[in-house]
Amino acid sequence: MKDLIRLLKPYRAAFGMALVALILAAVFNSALTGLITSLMDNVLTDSATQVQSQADRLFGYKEKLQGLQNWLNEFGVPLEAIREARTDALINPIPWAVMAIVVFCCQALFNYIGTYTMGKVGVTVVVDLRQAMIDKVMTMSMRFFKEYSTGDILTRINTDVLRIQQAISVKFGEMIKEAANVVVFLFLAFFINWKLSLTLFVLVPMVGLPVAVFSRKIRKYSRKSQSFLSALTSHLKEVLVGMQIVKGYQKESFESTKLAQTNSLFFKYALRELRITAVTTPVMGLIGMVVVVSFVCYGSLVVQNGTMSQGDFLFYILVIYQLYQPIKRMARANSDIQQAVGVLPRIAEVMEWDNEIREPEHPQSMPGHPQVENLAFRKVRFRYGDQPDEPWVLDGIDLEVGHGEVVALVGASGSGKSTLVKLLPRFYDISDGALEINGLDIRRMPKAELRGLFGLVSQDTVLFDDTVHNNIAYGLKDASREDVIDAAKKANAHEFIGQLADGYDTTIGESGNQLSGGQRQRLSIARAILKDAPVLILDEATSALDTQAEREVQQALDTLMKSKTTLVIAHRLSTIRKADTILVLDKGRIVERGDHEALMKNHGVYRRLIQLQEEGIHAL
Ligand SMILES: Nc1ncnc2c1ncn2[C@@H]1O[C@H](COP(=O)(O)OP(=O)(O)OP(=O)(O)O)[C@@H](O)[C@H]1O
Repeated sequence: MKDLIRLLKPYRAAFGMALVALILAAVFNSALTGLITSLMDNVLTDSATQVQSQADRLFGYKEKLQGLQNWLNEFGVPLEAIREARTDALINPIPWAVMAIVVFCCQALFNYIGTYTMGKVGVTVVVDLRQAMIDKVMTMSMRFFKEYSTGDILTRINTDVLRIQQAISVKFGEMIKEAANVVVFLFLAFFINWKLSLTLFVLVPMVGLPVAVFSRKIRKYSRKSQSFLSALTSHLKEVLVGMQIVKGYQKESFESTKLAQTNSLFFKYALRELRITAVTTPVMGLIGMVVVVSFVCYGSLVVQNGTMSQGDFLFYILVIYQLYQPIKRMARANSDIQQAVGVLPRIAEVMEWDNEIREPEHPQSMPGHPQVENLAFRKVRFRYGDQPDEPWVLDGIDLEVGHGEVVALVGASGSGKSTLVKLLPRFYDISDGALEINGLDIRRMPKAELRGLFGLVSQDTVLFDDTVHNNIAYGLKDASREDVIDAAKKANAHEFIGQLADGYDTTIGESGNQLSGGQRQRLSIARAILKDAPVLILDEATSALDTQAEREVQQALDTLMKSKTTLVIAHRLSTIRKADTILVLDKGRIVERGDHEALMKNHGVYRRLIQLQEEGIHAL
């Protein structure tokens, strides 16, 4: 609860205003109830009965008001004369009507101000919280995305945050309104009989006990159901993205069954949550009933010994009942608030995640920026986890790459090629050794400057559901249409873009699914050409394109690599042959290095890999 209230801190002025408005609305609401009860006595009656009933009420509380009457008599106020004089007067309903309208308008106005302001605070908290989560997720290291699935992250940012909005916008307001009602009726109860009301105070904590137990359970089940919802979203997203494979392998019912299992686990915990929520109200009702029944027994005693009149006691019971209604509503609102409190740890987990790829405390600009003269791995070791018994994925990598050099990385699957290039833009930090550019350790450079040095072309082309222009100019705000067209021409993409319905303004669908594989690759190459970064990291696609598409992509890549320092994870013999240096990786170590001719003479791993490839077996 404290955490939920902490979220409101920046909006305390608006929240305070909403609270005051809601309390005033509750006060006017009870005044309205009072006015309606006085309708019978003061409006829908004749003058004599009205005065009689007023007088009865006034003089009825003899003990309480005796002092006031004496005091008024002493000052010569003719109470009895007033009583007589008004007996013949006609009833004028206008003052009551005006009063009723004024009170109602005040109640409605404060209700509007309170509800709207509280709702606005809720929406603002949620929008800010969601944005803070999005901003945080954007800065997360790749380790975070390995640990949390996409669906889980999406559920936390969307569904979990929505529960908080509901709690703040609606339920907090309800709580406050009902609390104000409780205060008003408590005051009345004390006014009528303070001794009896004190007894009530002893009994009220009895109500709090089950509320605390239920709250804990609701929080627990709410957390569980949300985590299964996350798993469901995550799995569903995978299935939707991979629908072609699911259909191709006829796995629709298999996936449906798997999804149904998670769905039923969600159902199980959502149902438990619902059961506890549903049981809260009757249990509270029962406790309320026990309280009322105890009062009746006690009342029987006080009426018999003459401490209270029957009428007073009945009125008191009514007040207590009125007191119990808002408490019941508060219990219901509390259930919803507890559900929101239940998801808070899931949000906190994201917000408090420690990003291990840190910005240096005293960043240093790279000497000679943006020219990359030298890129060096010095005894680099790396593993994904930090357990001491985990094997090294890269072990003792020593490598120097000069300006304009092309280095091809080859090796069996899982030998560490992709991992090696991921260390350069600090997607992961090395575990041991040093990684330098122009002699400066990359961990001392500002992250933005470091990442600006690399152009990435990966084998799974990453495109967004946006226009061709925006996909090529991704991240470059100032790129003009001419620049984009120029890059597209160099990437052999201009021609096919011209044939699209809206040319460069065509939206290409989620992940560019309205384009062919070769077209997607050429768009991502155009993007890298436009970025014009000094170092190129290329992950050559293993999937076969037809000869024409392959030739077009290859031409685009050649243009891209011109006069650039390039590290390429190479699968095509043509690329490997052109490389200045070929590094052969095996189980995280560089086992051979040199150019094609030299390595072929070696009769080692490289020669074997090439022979396997020539035999048509995919080995690189
Ligand atoms: N995010 C990760 N978390 C944990 N281990 C990983 C992760 N990514 C890769 N690995 C492991 O690190 C090792 C090297 O993987 P890497 O992707 O660098 O190999 P690769 O040579 O690029 O393989 P391929 O040619 O098949 O892409 C593998 O054993 C792999 O299981």
